[in-house]
Amino acid sequence: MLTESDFVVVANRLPVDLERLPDGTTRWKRSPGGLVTALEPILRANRGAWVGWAGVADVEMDPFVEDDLVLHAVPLSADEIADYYEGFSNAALWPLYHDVIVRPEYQREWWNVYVEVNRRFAEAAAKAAAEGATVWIQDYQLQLVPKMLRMLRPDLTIGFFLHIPFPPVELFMQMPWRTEIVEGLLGADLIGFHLPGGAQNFLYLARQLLGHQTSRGNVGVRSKLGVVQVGFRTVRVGAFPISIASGELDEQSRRKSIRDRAKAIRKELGNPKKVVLGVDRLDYTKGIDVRLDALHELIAEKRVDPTDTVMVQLATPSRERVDSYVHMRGEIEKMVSRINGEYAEVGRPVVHYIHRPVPREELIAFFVAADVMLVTPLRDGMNLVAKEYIACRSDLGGALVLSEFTGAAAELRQAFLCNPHDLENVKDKMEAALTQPRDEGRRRMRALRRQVLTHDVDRWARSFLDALSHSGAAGPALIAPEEASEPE
Ligand SMILES: O=P(O)(O)OC[C@H]1O[C@H](O[C@H]2O[C@H](CO)[C@@H](O)[C@H](O)[C@H]2O)[C@H](O)[C@@H](O)[C@@H]1O
Ligand SMILES: Nc1ccn([C@@H]2O[C@H](COP(=O)(O)OP(=O)(O)O)[C@@H](O)[C@H]2O)c(=O)n1
Repeated sequence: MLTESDFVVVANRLPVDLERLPDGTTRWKRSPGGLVTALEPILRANRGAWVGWAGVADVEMDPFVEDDLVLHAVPLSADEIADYYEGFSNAALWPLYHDVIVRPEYQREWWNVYVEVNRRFAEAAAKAAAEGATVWIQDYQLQLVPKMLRMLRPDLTIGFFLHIPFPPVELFMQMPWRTEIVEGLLGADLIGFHLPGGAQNFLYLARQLLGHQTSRGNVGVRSKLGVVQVGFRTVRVGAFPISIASGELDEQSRRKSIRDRAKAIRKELGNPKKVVLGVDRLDYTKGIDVRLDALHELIAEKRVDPTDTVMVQLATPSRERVDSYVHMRGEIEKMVSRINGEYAEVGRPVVHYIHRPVPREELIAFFVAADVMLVTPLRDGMNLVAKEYIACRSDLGGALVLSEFTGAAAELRQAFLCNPHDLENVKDKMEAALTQPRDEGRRRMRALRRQVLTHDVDRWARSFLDALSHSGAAGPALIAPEEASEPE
């Protein structure tokens, strides 16, 4: 029997997914996405516990230790995966919080299962946590857990962090269960967002929707926390932009084996003058279609020469049973075929498209090999890929084209920032990145690296957890709902 832990992370997924192989055996593999990339090193360093789903249906197992981490698997049935994960989380909340890029579907049955599954996560967290422990709940799949856990275990210190954007108030108000969600989050002592805008949207809702008193003034980055007074409890609200283990990645990317592999990749691609790279989960928020459109038009306008420029798109499979993802995959694969059909030669594709997970070392070699990195989401909470690319460029080579609609754009100001809704703008920025003078590139990359190497994931976690540990301290003056004005 494993002991209870003083520090517990609760997330939809465990850091590893259980894979069932055709011969009936199983193995653990790394889970997809930036949340796991960010949290895993912190939790290992703190010898904490992680409560989450194992990625496949009906996994019931006792808590177990893996590399110093205690893992508590929360079982989900196939129906629950369909209603809680694919349904309410990824066909209602995900599109709603990403500016309704596709239309959210609000189904009562999905909501009922979301409530049930959130309760199961709260119960699992209550079991895993020692008396007076700190529990850090992650992301949109678990927004009701803070309140449920507080009711089960009032002794705990509870933090919540949202990894995706918190939407503008007018959009959030679509949600039929908006009150329940805001109340659920307010069970935490500290609620973190990537950007001050998200925190301010939330404060406005707490005031206008639930009638709580809230603090005045703007929320800062890792400073000037907002406050919501919930009865006798004070809930703090702040902006804590997430990051990566940049020092470690910098060190890995300098290894000879990685440098050699990067050279070999370029050779395998036919030693083109320019290698352009995209790395994403295959998700409609990521703007993979935007960059393919832009490349297509640049070639058609003879601004890019398909005989000396090659694009590689690494796309990890994601949420493959959700309709909007099935549709988008078809569209992207058509676009890749169309570009290759029009401009490739036999044995020399213009776009190389890989729809499989890529091993970590191979991914780092691709970052080192790429002249231009394309990060063009229509909306993204942060986007760790942009930061990973920069951390891998100790040679000061390469260029980053980055959508203004990512959280990362608030920090990475020396990237080629683009508006993914304006195709001409994306094309101009891609062309500028492909043709930038060497010295300008080095200057931009040096500045970007300074930001990423000094703001790593440890700093993110420390700033959040420090604020959480001080959550009992006296807060700023409050305003009542009737005094409230619109959020900026
Ligand atoms: O678990 P999945 O459904 O396979 O999705 C993977 C993760 O995607 C999302 O990641 C977000 O978190 C990143 C780190 O903060 C951030 O950089 C990115 O912008 C977000 O999209 C999702 O929020 C996670 O819960 C998923 O595990
Ligand atoms: N083909 C791919 C694509 C992404 N990834 C990783 O998945 C994470 C994506 O995080 P992110 O913050 O950019 O975006 P989300 O997928 O979390 O929305 C990064 O750590 C990538 O390196 C990968 O390992 N292989």
